Amino acid sequence: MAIAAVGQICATGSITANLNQCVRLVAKAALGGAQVLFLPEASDYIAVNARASLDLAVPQTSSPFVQGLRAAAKAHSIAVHVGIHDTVVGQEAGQPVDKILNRALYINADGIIEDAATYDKLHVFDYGTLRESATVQPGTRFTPPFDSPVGRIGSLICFDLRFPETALALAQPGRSSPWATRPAQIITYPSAFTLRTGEAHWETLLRARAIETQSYIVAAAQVGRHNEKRASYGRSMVVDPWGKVLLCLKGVADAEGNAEDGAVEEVGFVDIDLDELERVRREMPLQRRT
Ligand SMILES: O=C(O)CNC(=O)[C@H](CS)NC(=O)CCC(=O)C(=O)O
Repeated sequence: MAIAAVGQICATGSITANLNQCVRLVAKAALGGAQVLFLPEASDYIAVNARASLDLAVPQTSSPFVQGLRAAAKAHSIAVHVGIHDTVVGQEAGQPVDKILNRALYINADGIIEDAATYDKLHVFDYGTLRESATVQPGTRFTPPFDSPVGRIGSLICFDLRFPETALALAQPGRSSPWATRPAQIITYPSAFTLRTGEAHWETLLRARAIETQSYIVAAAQVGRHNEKRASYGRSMVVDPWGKVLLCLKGVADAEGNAEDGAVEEVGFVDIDLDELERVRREMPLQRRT
């Protein structure tokens, strides 16, 4: 058994304030004995509009948010999985950024970014007033499942949750998959779900992905009011390979998006039991025939 931690925050346009929230959660997660902390999508910032989101973006290699989180991971000797933004390369120096990547990073307990574990969100979310396609260039490939102290992780992000074939490709790969013998044991969905879609779909989708992939689903989410235009549903969740909800953090309490009990920064802990996962997969084999 190994302990994983899930951190929930409310990011704003202040990268420093967001980093401070995350660093406090790193310390708490380590103190609680976790070996990996999972943080939400867009932990570096959530901006008020598309222009502001592009203006806040910096290259990953020079991001103070990423540097700060790496230092915290190293200081507390805990791995951190986190959602950030990166700028799209190939632009002339001095030009404004015109596209960004919605990225998940894995920082190991030495504070090193494992490049082979970096994932760029494949599906961008256009719904209502949210037009992610205006700023985010979709990723183009899966990131093969990678090892961590709590199990092999398959990274997806938020809206990817609605595309079950992506989770299946990582956790129940067919025989011709490059990772056929190294399937994901944990699928992670760092998220910032809307209030409306969260209420209707969040738990059901997460539990469905757990049941059909026979995997742990770890979904660290943003919660509460980010700015006057935007709030997130919260209820960061961990589901076990049998579909049982092991952990659910606080959520929003009203239609304005205020967090329950004013809680906007929270960490929860779960035991990841890979023997249990192997038992579920052994007892009900879901070999793919198509
Ligand atoms: O804007 C940023 O910087 C970070 N990105 C997000 O918050 C993204 C795109 S707007 N949110 C989602 O994908 C929510 C999906 C969702 O709510 C659903 O599928 O129902």
